[in-house]
Amino acid sequence: MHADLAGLGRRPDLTAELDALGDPSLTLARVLAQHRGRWLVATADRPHAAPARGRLRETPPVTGDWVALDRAGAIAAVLPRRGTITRRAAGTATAEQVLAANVDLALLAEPLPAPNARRAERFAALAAAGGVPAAVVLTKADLDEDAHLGAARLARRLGAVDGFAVSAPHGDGIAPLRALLEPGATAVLLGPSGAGKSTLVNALLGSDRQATGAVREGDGRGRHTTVARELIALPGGALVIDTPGLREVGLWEPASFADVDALAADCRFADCAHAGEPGCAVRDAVDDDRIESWRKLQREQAWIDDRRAASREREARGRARSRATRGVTYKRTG
Ligand SMILES: Nc1nc2c(ncn2[C@@H]2O[C@H](COP(=O)(O)OP(=O)(O)OP(=O)(O)O)[C@@H](O)[C@H]2O)c(=O)[nH]1
Ligand SMILES: [Zn+2]
Repeated sequence: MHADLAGLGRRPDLTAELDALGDPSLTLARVLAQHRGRWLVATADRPHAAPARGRLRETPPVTGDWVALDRAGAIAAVLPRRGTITRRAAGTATAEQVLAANVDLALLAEPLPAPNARRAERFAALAAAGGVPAAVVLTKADLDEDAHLGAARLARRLGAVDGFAVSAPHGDGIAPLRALLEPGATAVLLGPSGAGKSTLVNALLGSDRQATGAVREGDGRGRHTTVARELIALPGGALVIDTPGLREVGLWEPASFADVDALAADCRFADCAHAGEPGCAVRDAVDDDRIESWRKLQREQAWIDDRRAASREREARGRARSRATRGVTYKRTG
């Protein structure tokens, strides 16, 4: 990792991409937050609020992006992303909005004593669609005696890498979660309002509150704006994204593709992927981007269906096992 950018997270080798832009004066930076058409970017110097060049209007930088800054300190290019969290706006042609980029792990936060498994499943599917593995974090563990069991069970159901139960004010469960957050890794918190995400971030920060500080920046006209950091550096070297944009209700609402579904009834093949099959009724009538969004939703839905089937199978196996055990008992007593 580039020494100048230590503490900004593990980053892929972007030298080739930076060189390909053909301007040796460009420097690498990471986006810490977005705020009203400006981006808080961290460079070798202290963070500053940067504008983005006009050509980036179509694909604006987001929190977690690696970007190239020009000599004036403006964002000239967004470098290729790995691991994204993307929201689909229902029913629109420009259906997608990337909310966080270069994410290594999604923390699915649900509050005890009544975590919403279906909501967690939607968030897990969003993460999976962006190539991001997920871990379950049940918060407010002090409100449920079986917290750890519940976390393990939900993690299994969602195919998550791990399940934790944490009680932030008491510090319970924080250490094992910290151990999962490898130095240089970027995690994102996904969960409903009130789940205790901010409280959890503070617990992970411990006494090292400096990293959460808002940054005051002049905008050149004497006015000062305060930009809260959304990409937060933790003491162990991991980073965590806790953005307001990710909290909005509707993040997990499936998009409607009524138009695609109606046209698809006329495709020659019932399982047409609208990717160039003969007799496709969708491909010529619908925008490519929209078909791609439709495809992504299919992938998400397939992922959820797989998980449901796997969990039903596990339950059935469990029932069969307990029947078998009972059978043995009957034989003995009978
Ligand atoms: N009992 C208990 N309460 C908690 C715990 N963690 C957070 N809370 C409470 O839950 C409420 C919501 O916590 P926040 O951290 O603001 O939740 P959030 O997910 O950041 O919510 P938004 O900012 O609305 O997205 C607060 O009143 C916290 O004090 C916990 O471990 N146990
Ligand atoms: Zn088709």
